[in-house]
Amino acid sequence: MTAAPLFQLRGFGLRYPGQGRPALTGIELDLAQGERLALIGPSGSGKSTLARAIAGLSPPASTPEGGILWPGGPMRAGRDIGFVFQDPGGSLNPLLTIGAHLLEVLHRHGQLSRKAALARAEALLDQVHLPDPCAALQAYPHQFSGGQRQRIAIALAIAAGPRLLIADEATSALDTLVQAEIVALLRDLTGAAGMALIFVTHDIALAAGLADRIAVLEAGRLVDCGPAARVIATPQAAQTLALLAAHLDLASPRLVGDRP
Ligand SMILES: Nc1ncnc2c1ncn2[C@@H]1O[C@H](COP(=O)(O)OP(=O)(O)OP(=O)(O)O)[C@@H](O)[C@H]1O
Repeated sequence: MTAAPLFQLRGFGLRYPGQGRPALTGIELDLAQGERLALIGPSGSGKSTLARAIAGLSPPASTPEGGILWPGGPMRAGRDIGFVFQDPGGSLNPLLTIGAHLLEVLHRHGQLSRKAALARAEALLDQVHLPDPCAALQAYPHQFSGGQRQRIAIALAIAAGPRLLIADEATSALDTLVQAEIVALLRDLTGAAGMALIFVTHDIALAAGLADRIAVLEAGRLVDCGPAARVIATPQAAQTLALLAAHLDLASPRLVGDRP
């Protein structure tokens, strides 16, 4: 890893109140600036718990262990860390236009004039390849498809110029084709742009097509972690093998090719 670390998890654990065993135990994980990391594992393995903990969004009653170090200074969710969830509806208010959503975020995090903020909002919709960004500013969430709503949610998540984007099952509710388009968009927006990505998924093939590194969770522990090609070619944990076996068509062409 050449770029400076964005964060370093050291012996990190987390216990939810009233739970017998911790949801996460002894996690050692670094993320470099601009790096794309896929966090994979079966349901309940702790992927969302870890993603939220990194963003500082764990429930207040939960008990963390160990630490998260931020060598470049602390990062705040919403400004330095953008979040995209499975259901884009959750981050969109049906009563507000897309423009109002974007202006709210831009005003919260910057000092732009209304005119400059509108121009920036339109540029953000263009960046996520939403058709007719100017008209979209006046439209409401229900006027868009699921995939388009997810593009809008991504525009909102990157509006403040975060250094880390966390996509938690952000493509799981979409059909395969739209899923591949959103993955391609996430890849274009991150990496070279200097924005790191944590992509949470059940799908090892999607992870392999997008991420520089793959981290595999099982029952709250990190059981395999390394460059995507290594994790796929020489899995070091039974859980990685199980995830590979669940995706039999990995030998077929990559779900996401090298699109422009
Ligand atoms: N707010 C919460 N309070 C109590 N327990 C929780 C809470 N959120 C998650 N858990 C528990 O923590 C464990 C890890 O859950 P988590 O949602 O992080 O897993 P996941 O790998 O993201 O699963 P999925 O793929 O199904 O979303 C599970 O046993 C879950 O029941």
